[in-house]
Amino acid sequence: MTTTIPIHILSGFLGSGKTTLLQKAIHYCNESGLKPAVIMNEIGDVNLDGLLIEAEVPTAELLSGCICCTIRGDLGMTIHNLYLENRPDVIFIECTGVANPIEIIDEVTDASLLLKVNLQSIITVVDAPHLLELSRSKQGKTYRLMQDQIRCANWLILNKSDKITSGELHGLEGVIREWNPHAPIEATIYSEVDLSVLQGLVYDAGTKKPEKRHECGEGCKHEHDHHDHHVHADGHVHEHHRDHDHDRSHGHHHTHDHVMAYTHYFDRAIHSEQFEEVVSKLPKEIFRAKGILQFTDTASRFLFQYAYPEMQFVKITPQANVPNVAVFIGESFSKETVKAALERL
Ligand SMILES: Nc1nc2c(ncn2[C@@H]2O[C@H](COP(=O)(O)OP(=O)(O)OP(=O)(O)O)[C@@H](O)[C@H]2O)c(=O)[nH]1
Repeated sequence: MTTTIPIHILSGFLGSGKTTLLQKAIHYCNESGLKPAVIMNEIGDVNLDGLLIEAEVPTAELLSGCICCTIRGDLGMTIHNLYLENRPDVIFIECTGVANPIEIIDEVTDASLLLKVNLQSIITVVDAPHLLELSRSKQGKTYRLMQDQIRCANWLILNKSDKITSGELHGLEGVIREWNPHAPIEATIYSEVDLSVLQGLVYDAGTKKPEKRHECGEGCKHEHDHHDHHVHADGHVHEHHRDHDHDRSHGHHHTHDHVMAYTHYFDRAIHSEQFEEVVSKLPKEIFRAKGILQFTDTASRFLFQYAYPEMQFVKITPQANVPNVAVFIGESFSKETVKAALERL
């Protein structure tokens, strides 16, 4: 008898702590004798998070686009190949921070019609200080995206709780409860949770899946299904992508059209303090950056992480031959300005 392989989707805004959680989940699986496999999705064209995942773990990458729109369709195939080639006991999908999991649910549930896989959980990692900041103004695309990510979760990790007071944490839990009355909420530091809970999670798409809210640039809102299936008399299925037709007519795609990435390859080592200076002066529109860097003033290489407004450097010894590179992700920022600042280093 073949068993059904659980799929866990790790959702959450850019820099919230998904990779930190993924590392712990892989460790947990290894300790429990389960073979994990991972699908990672990045907006940029390099997967730096992949360097943080143990080399033995089968990993598939979906780069240069967001799983929920531009490379939708590839996900089903990726799940299929990963399943057949590696026969894992569990699959984790780490979405880009701007992905709307509502779109991804369709893809995963479609795959489960063909393979013995089952969407078991959508774990949304919430960046507590970031949500706190946004919940004061209660507006903006990021705020609405976080709301969607929270709404469709069946487990909520309220991370970076070291960055806010216990009163603020309590207040945030109340805000989250209004959007998602069912999912357990765990306040964490560095996504530290009891992962044995994973096995008991049950994702019930029927009751939890929120209504689709489509927003186009003109500010109109539509609630509709993504697909219309028409089964023809000869049995073949024809799909109409109403959503996309609608998008085309308005010249817009998804709510995160405005999110962009700039990837910079360094042709030489740079000075660490000068680099920090550039990063500290990045425009507020850039909310996430990461990279692998070789500095002129240190011996080892560093993994650089920036999740607005904090910067972090971790010494690394990459196994593979990786270039010195930094990826900057944000909302409608000037790539030229960032490029010029980095070239002056
Ligand atoms: N202070 C603090 N920092 C944290 C915590 N959790 C994660 N971080 C840091 O936040 C940064 C982003 O963490 P990641 O786990 O890479 O976040 P992510 O959601 O995978 O980021 P993307 O893949 O870019 O969307 C890293 O520098 C982490 O070390 C936390 O609880 N507290």
